[in-house]
Amino acid sequence: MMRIGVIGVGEIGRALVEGLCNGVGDPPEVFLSPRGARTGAELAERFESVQVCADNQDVVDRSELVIIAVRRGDRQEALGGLRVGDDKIVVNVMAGVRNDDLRQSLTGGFPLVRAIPLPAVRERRAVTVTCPAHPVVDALFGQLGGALPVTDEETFDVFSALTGTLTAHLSYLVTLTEWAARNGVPAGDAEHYVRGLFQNVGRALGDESRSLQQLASDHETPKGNNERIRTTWFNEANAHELGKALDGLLADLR
Ligand SMILES: NC(=O)C1=CN([C@@H]2O[C@H](COP(=O)(O)OP(=O)(O)OC[C@H]3O[C@@H](n4cnc5c(N)ncnc54)[C@H](OP(=O)(O)O)[C@@H]3O)[C@@H](O)[C@H]2O)C=CC1
Repeated sequence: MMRIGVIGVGEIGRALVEGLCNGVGDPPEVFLSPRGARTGAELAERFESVQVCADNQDVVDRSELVIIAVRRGDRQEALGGLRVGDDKIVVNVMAGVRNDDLRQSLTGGFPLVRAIPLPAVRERRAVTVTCPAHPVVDALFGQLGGALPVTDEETFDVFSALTGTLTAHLSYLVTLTEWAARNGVPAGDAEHYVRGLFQNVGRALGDESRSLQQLASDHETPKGNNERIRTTWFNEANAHELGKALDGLLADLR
């Protein structure tokens, strides 16, 4: 097991550490940056293999693989002046920061891999897109739910855009429960029911022997209620608008 450093111990840094250590028999040694002090202290208290370092250079020096998980605007302050040996591996999880940009803040010829870990790495249930492929980094994310390496950042950006659709999906579920409440269903019952409905759909998604198209038609009776809502609400114009919103996001990511 390698020594892993995390610079930026916020929401995603914490999820990564929990995924690597929680309930793991032989967890890696993890070295945390001192900022995000409360989260760092809590993780160090919870997991014996985790410790908080004196500064960001100390994180780099003690680690074989360093994950950069600060907010994009904090990267100069967090990384400026850091010396990274060529024997280290650096993983860049900052949204919107290309590997070439990051190379300007960190000098050295070390391998640099971009990744999109999602909070479900905490439960080791997220597939993480990486760019470019690297055997050590892909094995690390393999332990956290799976790695999906891509060869170029153009493709990586398309996956990044897809991650921007999660809260729209959740807001869709909120809209459904609010509609039910407006029609006399107690709000708690509506939410409980909608959660159950879509948890079952989520489980069905795990069955990759059926295509998404196939799953959709398996859930639909010809001329039935699902077909009615799909064709009257999620019609071609609506699908086109979603595509346009994604195109706009992708253009900004590039
Ligand atoms: N949240 C998510 O689901 C995902 C986030 N990301 C990316 O990960 C990065 C972090 O996101 P997220 O965890 O949500 O953000 P948070 O704001 O939760 O965490 C950022 C952390 O960075 C710390 N920090 C700020 N400056 C420094 C510094 N100079 N040295 C060390 N640490 C510093 C902050 O400390 P302090 O609290 O003291 O300010 C904070 O703990 C972002 O670039 C984001 O794009 C990528 C994939 C998913």
